[in-house]
Amino acid sequence: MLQIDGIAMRFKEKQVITNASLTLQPGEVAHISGANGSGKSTLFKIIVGLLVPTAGSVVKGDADVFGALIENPGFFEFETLARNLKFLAELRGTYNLPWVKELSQILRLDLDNKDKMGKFSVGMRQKAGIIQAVMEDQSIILLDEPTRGLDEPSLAGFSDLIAKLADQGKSVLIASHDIIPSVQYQRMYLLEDGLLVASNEN
Ligand SMILES: Nc1ncnc2c1ncn2[C@@H]1O[C@H](COP(=O)(O)OP(=O)(O)OP(=O)(O)O)[C@@H](O)[C@H]1O
Repeated sequence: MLQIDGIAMRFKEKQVITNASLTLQPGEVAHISGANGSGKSTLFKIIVGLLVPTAGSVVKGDADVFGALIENPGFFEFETLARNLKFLAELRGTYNLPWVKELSQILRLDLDNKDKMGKFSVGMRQKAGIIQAVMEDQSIILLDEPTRGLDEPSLAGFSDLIAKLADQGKSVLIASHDIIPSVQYQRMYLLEDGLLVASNEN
């Protein structure tokens, strides 16, 4: 469960977010749309604790763990995909190879690719970023522009993955300019002029 209440954020004299509140239950998938610079990434950074808001609160369940893809995910550029994912998950002792293999198949990313990640395309990196956000059984998943650079078959895989995560009881929050077709959202929000408002575009 995720509950954010009355979030406001100001950078010096620039008020980016005035009031953002939302609640996300287990198994719920929500979407936040908003123009470039409307504050979507800022809100995600506040939710995961990378930024401290000017006002408001973020509450999650004690057992909840965040998984996030925000802006450009960091990887060891001179290592392969498989070694990067293994290293990241082993930091917390959560490496689950069968699940990582399944995720790679769903998103059409070759886990056996011997290239260093520095050579990966935008879409390939994005897929790797999605995998790291969900591979450790994280219960609250935040994906910022997750489909950037994904081709059509991979987009279909992405929506299958979101449905699977929801079935597993994960809470998923996706931010993007456009609504990603074929993903089933329970809640839709628009971040505009600093306010997060429920929208009914779906
Ligand atoms: N650390 C920071 N210091 C000052 N201003 C910032 C900082 N981070 C973000 N901003 C400003 O906050 C506003 C919102 O940025 P943010 O990246 O959250 O928007 P966004 O909705 O994610 O945009 P996009 O769709 O282009 O990714 C922008 O005007 C940005 O310049």
